[in-house]
Amino acid sequence: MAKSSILGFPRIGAQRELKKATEGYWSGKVTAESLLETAKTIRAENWKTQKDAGVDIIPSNDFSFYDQVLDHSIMFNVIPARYTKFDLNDLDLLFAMGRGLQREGVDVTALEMVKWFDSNYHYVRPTFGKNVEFKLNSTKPVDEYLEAKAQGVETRPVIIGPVTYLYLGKADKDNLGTEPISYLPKLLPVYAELLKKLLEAGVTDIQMDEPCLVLDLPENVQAAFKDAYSALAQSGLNLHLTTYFGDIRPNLKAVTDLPIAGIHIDCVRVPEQIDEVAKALTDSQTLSVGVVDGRNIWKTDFSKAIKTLKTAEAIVGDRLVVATSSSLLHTPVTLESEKNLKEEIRDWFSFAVEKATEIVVIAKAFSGDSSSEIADALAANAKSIEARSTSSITKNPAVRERLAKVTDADKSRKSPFPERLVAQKKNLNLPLFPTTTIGSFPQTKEIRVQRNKFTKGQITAEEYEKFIEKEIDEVVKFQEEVGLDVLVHGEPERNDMVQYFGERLDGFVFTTNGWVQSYGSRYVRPPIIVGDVSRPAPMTVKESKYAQSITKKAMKGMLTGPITCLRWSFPRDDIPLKDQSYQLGAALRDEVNDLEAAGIYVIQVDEPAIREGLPLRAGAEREDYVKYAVESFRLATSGVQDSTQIHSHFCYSDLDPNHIKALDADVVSIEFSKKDDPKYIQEFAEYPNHIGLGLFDIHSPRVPPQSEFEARIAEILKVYPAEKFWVNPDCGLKTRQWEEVRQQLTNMVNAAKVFREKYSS
Ligand code: MET
Ligand SMILES: [Zn+2]
Repeated sequence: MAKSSILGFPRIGAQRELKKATEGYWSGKVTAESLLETAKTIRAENWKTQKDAGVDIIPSNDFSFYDQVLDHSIMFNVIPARYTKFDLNDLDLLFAMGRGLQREGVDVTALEMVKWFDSNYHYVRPTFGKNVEFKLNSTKPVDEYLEAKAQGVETRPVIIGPVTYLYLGKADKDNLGTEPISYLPKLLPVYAELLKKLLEAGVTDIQMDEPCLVLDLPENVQAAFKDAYSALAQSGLNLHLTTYFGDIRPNLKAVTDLPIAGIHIDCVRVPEQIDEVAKALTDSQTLSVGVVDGRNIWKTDFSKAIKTLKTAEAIVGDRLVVATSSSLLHTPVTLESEKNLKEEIRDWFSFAVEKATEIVVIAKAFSGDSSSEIADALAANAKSIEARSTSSITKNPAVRERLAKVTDADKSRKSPFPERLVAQKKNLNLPLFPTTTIGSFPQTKEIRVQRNKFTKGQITAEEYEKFIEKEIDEVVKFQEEVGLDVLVHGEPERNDMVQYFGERLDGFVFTTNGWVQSYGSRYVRPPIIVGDVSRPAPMTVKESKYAQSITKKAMKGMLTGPITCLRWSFPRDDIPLKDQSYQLGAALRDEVNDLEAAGIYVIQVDEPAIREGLPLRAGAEREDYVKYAVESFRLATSGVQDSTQIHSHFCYSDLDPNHIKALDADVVSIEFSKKDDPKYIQEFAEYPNHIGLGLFDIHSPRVPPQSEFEARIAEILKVYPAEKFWVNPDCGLKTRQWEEVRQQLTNMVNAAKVFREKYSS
């Protein structure tokens, strides 16, 4: 009988209990004791759910108060000295490293936080200071193993493998030039100590997460696997090397013939890797085949999963484990609380709790269980999969027809940039060093209160609209006072930059409780794309048009781009991402054209997620992504006249200037205030169109003095031509306070004026 295995379970609690407890602790309303108790309850609940479902291999040490990578750093004493000097208790140390801490006598910033592979989860980057001294600081995996055992649940502890741990880290400021992987010999004895403790506690098997195997790895990192696992195998424990989110074939050599018990691969993402990986195993190693998607919310197609398993079985025989593709951390907890979804659609979904049952049914069915219970489950699954594939909700013939007719000309502006620029200058009449913002202005409590009232039906649509107009009035007046050149309406009507559009497009649905951890206590509730996407009616024209009607200055229309809408939602798995991206591009094209028709001649299409969508490895898949990401953007923005100016905006990550160039936007703004690598500035200096390099950090309440803005502009101007220079912040201002924004923007605008003067005389 093939065993069923789950690689990790969401830890936020079915009702976001962890968020409430953690944030309560931060604000002093919840005691440490009560926070620990909440955590314990969540863990117990998770183990029970999986055990009751009949899962054979249940994980432990998948819980974290903030981030599992951060826990690991603390456990092995990878704690930069700036955090240890305050003598903080365990919880406070953890949170100080994760999110910074400012209170009497203590002022430390957080460690860097980065995206976990290509997911929307963020981890706290291991940061190795000059004096790092590895030692076993805590026994969290042992404690949680024993905790489960006391509850009658035998678990398999999840531990981040040494190679991935080091490879994902970086050297601290005082230690630049050190490659973290060089710490391997010093780190391994501490792993050995931990494994020994686990063995003593009764553990037999460990899940060793080594997802870095799906990346393009340098030679020395590949070579590290042999050293690492030869040493760790001495522990006497069965080590299960676990990978996810991609293809390990290019690194297969590195893990062949290691003294490990087995390998896990993600066969939802890359089923094609089964053959090669299975053949590379020794006669005693198991193959754990991930067939239940840990990254999306669709019900697993049982018959397809079983077929995949059969392919593996043909090579490895009964040395096969049936698993989730990755940890279920990336899916919401349970469908149980979704009362508002249409029953027909709800039947297509499966969240973590439901996936636990799926994995068991698949393992049993695959192993030939012919009980009526399993037969019924298979039949119900087949029916649901069939219903979705034939449902009219998923298909819109008009959308498909339209996309089939898209030509290259539709993805290309009428004239090249230099000609457009002439037309735009005439149309917009902007000064040198034009100033603008990225879209949102402070989302005040008042805005949230009114939005809530409106959603709950406590105020009418007219009342809400009046309120939004009043907000727009204030934002416009404010920008005129400050002296900005291209104004925005401030986005007061938007709860979230993707959800707002999802709610206005056909093809999306929303959950009421489908929260997924993004980082720390920040959870997101991604919209779900269930069908072909189209735009039944204008989405933003009313607000933009109103805003333009009350000012003589240019008003910038503000949209979220196709890739960002796609990446920050749960996408469909029944048609390629590429098709969904083009559908979004086409829907947005209608909006862009309608904005132009309504007299909006500057239109910004934000694509902050464009970088994170980049496939993890270089090669054909990545090239294909770049192509459709670029083309979808161009499809959205190429319907306008030369004289209409298209802006785009990017933040969050290092961009490849070549990808940005291919979008052919007239003006792009990028997050830039924290970048000080002259090479990076240089790369963007070669960007042919106009560009606004973000001049202040919108995450900080700090107000840079005018002189600082001037110094920064002067520095950029050393390599950057004045006639291409836009002046703007890093990103939207929605998380800031009004008073901060007033001072920040005033200083920014005044600095721009200084240069305008200089360059026009
Ligand atoms: C994460 S990018 C945000 C862009 C959006 N227009 C805003 O200003 O909030
Ligand atoms: Zn941004």
